[in-house]
Order: sequence, then C-alpha cells, then structure tokens
Amino acid sequence: MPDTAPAPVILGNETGSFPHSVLAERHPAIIRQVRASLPYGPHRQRALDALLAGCADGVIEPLPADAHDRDRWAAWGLDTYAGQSWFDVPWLWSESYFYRRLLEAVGYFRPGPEHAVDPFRPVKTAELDAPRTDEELSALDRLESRPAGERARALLHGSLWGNRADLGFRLSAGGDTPAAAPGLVADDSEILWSLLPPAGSGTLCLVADNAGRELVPDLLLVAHLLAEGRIGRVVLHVKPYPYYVSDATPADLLDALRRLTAAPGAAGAYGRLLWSAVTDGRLTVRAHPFSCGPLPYAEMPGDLRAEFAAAALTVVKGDLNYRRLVGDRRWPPTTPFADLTDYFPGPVAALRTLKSDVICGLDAGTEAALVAAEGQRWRTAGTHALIQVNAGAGTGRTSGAP
Ligand SMILES: O=P(O)(O)OC[C@H]1O[C@](O)(CO)[C@@H](O)[C@@H]1O
Repeated sequence: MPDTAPAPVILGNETGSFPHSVLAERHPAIIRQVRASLPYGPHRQRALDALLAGCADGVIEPLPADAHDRDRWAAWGLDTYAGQSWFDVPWLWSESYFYRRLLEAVGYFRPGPEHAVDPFRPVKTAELDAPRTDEELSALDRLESRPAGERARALLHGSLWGNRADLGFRLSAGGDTPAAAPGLVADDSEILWSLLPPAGSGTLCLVADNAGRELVPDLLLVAHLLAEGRIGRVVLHVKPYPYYVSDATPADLLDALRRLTAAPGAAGAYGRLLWSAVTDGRLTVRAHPFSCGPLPYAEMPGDLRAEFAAAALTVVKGDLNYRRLVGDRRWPPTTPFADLTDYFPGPVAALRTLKSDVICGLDAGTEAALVAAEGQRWRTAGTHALIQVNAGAGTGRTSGAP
C-alpha cells in the first residue's frame, strides 16, 4: 500500500460501538446458543461458564500448556495479548481468539466424546435442510433457459447475497436476514468477468465464508464457471475448524455437496458436476491453518501466498475475509481498494455484504449518499453489498483495470 498511511486499528473498547457490542453481547449469546444446541456434560458446562464470565470483565487467558496449536497462537500474538482485556486488543484478534477458546471449552481438540464435534453443526444443518433452501435450489430450473451471460450474472449475485446468510450475524440482527437490499455500493463485476474469459483454463481460488445458504450458491457459481469453460480448476479454501458460528469447514462442504446432488432438476445436475470435479481433481479443498488466523492477509504465510499467486483470480467471500483482506482499520471510505490490496500476490476480488465498519473503495458521491440516507448504519446492517476487484494485485500496478 505505497502511499496510504495506516488508519487506526479497530478495537472493541468503545462502548456503544459495533465491535463492542459483538464482544459484550454477541459472544455471550453464542455461548448460550452452543449450550442449548448440544448436551455438554458438567465439565464442559463449567468451562463454558468460565468463558462466559471472562467475556464480560475478564482478561485474555493463554491456551493450556498442552494445546496442539500453542506455538502457532504465540506466533499470532497470544503472548503479547494474554492478560489484556478482550476489549483493548485488535477486534479482529479478540473475535478470532474467542472462537478458539470456545472450541477449547467444548473439548473440540481433546480426545474424548466431544472430539471434533462441531458445536455449530445443529444450526448449520437446520439451515441447509430448511424448505427455503429447496425453494432457492428450484429457482435454478428457471435460470437454465436464460442466456449464459444472464445466468453467470445471476449466479454471481447469488453467491454475493448468499453472504447475508450468516448465522452469527442473525443472532444480533433480530433473528432473520435483513430485508432485500437496495443494491451495490461498488460494482467491479465487468473487471471480474474479464479475468475469467470464455475458454479460460486458469485456476480460481475461492476463499469461502459461510456454510449452508452461502456455500451452496458459491458452489453453483463454481460449477457454472467450470461448465462454461471459464476456468480449468477451482481451489476452495475453507476453515480447518468451526469458526464465527457458520463458517464453512470441509465437513460442511460435504454436506452441501450431498444436498446438491440429492436435489431434483438443475441443482442436482450442478451437484453431480461438482462431485465429478472433486473426483477428477478439478475441484480441490484447502483448509489452511491461517484461514482461522487472527491476522490480516497481508501477513499470510509463504505457502498460501504461492497458491494465490498461481491463480487467475482469487475471490474472497464475506465480511470477515474482507476485513482481513484490506486490514481491519478505520480507513477513509474513499481509500482506493487497489492501494489496500496491492500486497496480494495475484488478481483478487471481494464479494461481500457489509456487516462491519471497515470499508474502502467508495467514490465520494456514493459515501455521501449513504451517510445522508442512513447515517453510519449502512456499514453494519447487512443490507448493502460490494464487488471490488484489483486485477493488478501482485504486479506492482495499483489500478483496478486489467
Ligand atoms: O460471515 P461474514 O460475512 O464473514 O460476517 C461475519 C461478521 O460478523 C461479525 O462477527 C460481526 O459483524 C464480524 O466480525 C464478521 O466480520
């Protein structure tokens, strides 16, 4: 980011701010939801009690000495932040560590009956099995007769707006997804398509966000791109363990694939295409530890950097990934997206509905209109979305143009 002075890092210590409400209200609500979803024994209940008490006024505790990932978290800053208030360290860091502590409390990484039991699985499967998912899948049949360009656009928008299906978000948004959206605050979709030309044989990296009703449309988009020959290969990056309630793990991907292949009509055909793409190696899955890391992508490790560098395009889905992509800071909203993503090793696109304060790449008129209509609520309400692309990332060019 050559000429862009770093903006202040977002912390959670301002009472009344959105980050503060996530730490003070949403995290306790998530703990309550987890204990209502699965019957944890007394030992786990006590650990959840301790985490709940610590969320309110405690300090960040280190991981147990025998935790398998203690060194990794030390490298990610735990030794610096342990002993400090959850509210006084970077918000991105404290949110991420909260999920690691939650998994510790429920014994996710420990030998025993709770080992690898996803505490969020009941809510994820309820969403995937909901009749609404059937309705969304059957809508695909109507799309089949439309021209390829129209189908592509619809599937891109399905993947984009699927990002509203975030279960953690709904815990504090009144129990349902926000009302239909007025539109995009930035739309670089033409540049995105130019990076995925017809007869393209390149690799698409898709950094997934939520499982269920977001992952399904992501998969449909990917299936379409493979079927139309716009890409030769897809690498789907998911989380190695449960995270931010609804983030997709490898198990969630299998659930989504099974859901699709069992569906009638066009959805089933897409599902079978994806199934064979997995079996013949055109669709591969990565669950890199850094995907659950508390740091911005600017600090990604070399192996991940090399993977993204080799892709024709990396599509980064969702709000959390956006925060990690541009840096979880109070950027002036007109800061160019390209300036903040130039460090990325190859062309990169963000598909995101706006659910936290971070924003960049707006033109001044758009920002002014949003503020005039809504104050600052547009930043967090989940009712706006964006498609931003930096086609020159990794080349030293700072423009969005290819
Ligand atoms: O599922 P998404 O789009 O990443 O959204 C999750 C978002 O929810 C929050 O937990 C609160 O907004 C953010 O921390 C995060 O950015």
